[in-house]
Amino acid sequence: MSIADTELAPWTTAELEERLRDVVARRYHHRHPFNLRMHEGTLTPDELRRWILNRFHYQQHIPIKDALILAKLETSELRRLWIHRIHDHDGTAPGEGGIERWLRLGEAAGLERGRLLSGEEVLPGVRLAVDGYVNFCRLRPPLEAVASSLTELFAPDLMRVRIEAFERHYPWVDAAGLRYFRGRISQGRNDSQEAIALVLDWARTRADQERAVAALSFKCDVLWSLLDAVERG
Ligand SMILES: O=C(O)c1cc(C(=O)O)c2c(n1)C(=O)C(=O)c1cc(C(=O)O)[nH]c1-2
Repeated sequence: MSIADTELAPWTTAELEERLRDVVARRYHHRHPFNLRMHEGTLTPDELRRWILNRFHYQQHIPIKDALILAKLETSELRRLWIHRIHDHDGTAPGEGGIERWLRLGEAAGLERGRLLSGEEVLPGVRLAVDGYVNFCRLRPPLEAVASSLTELFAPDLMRVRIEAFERHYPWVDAAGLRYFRGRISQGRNDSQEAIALVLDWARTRADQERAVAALSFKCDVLWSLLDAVERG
């Protein structure tokens, strides 16, 4: 029987939220061995730079996937709600926004911005993981595309741990470079609150609720695969 055929009673809103949070708690990349090593302080400078360079590929594609989601939203109210994500990453003027801040993180770690912008050194597995996420948001309905962003439920906590880890273990990274992570604490909290409200509102049947949980699982796989590729180098 496919998910679409299930006629089980829907979960309550509280049950659905618990299931979504449980997926992230169990499968988010905060548990990946490479992330654990980053936070313990055992990455070499080359490994940390490899992560920054490859994660830039993910960062660059976030506003592209958000534009694909925006194009599926059918009311002004919803598009107004979503559009700030593109501004958060691209800024509203040159020299602003999350992508620029990530480039500065790279510079703070000794990576010239041209190396990040060229994309030449991006690992094949990272390209595949990021393509997988962008195409998922391109092809799936709004419920699943929005649910896949819910890994951000955990991102603010992760950012706090990461900032502390960088300050303690990687003092050779100029502190100004950490501005990206600081900004994501409130952005991630705001994004995930907006997105979970939509998912809880839209997913009324059990089949839709299961699709939302599966979308979030898929996104955890994307982030996990990205770190697998970076770890292998
Ligand atoms: O560094 C991280 O661990 C991390 C994770 C995630 C995430 O959970 O997808 C995002 C970000 N950072 C991030 O900076 C970001 O802008 C972002 C946007 C999204 C999304 O799916 O819409 N996730 C994330």
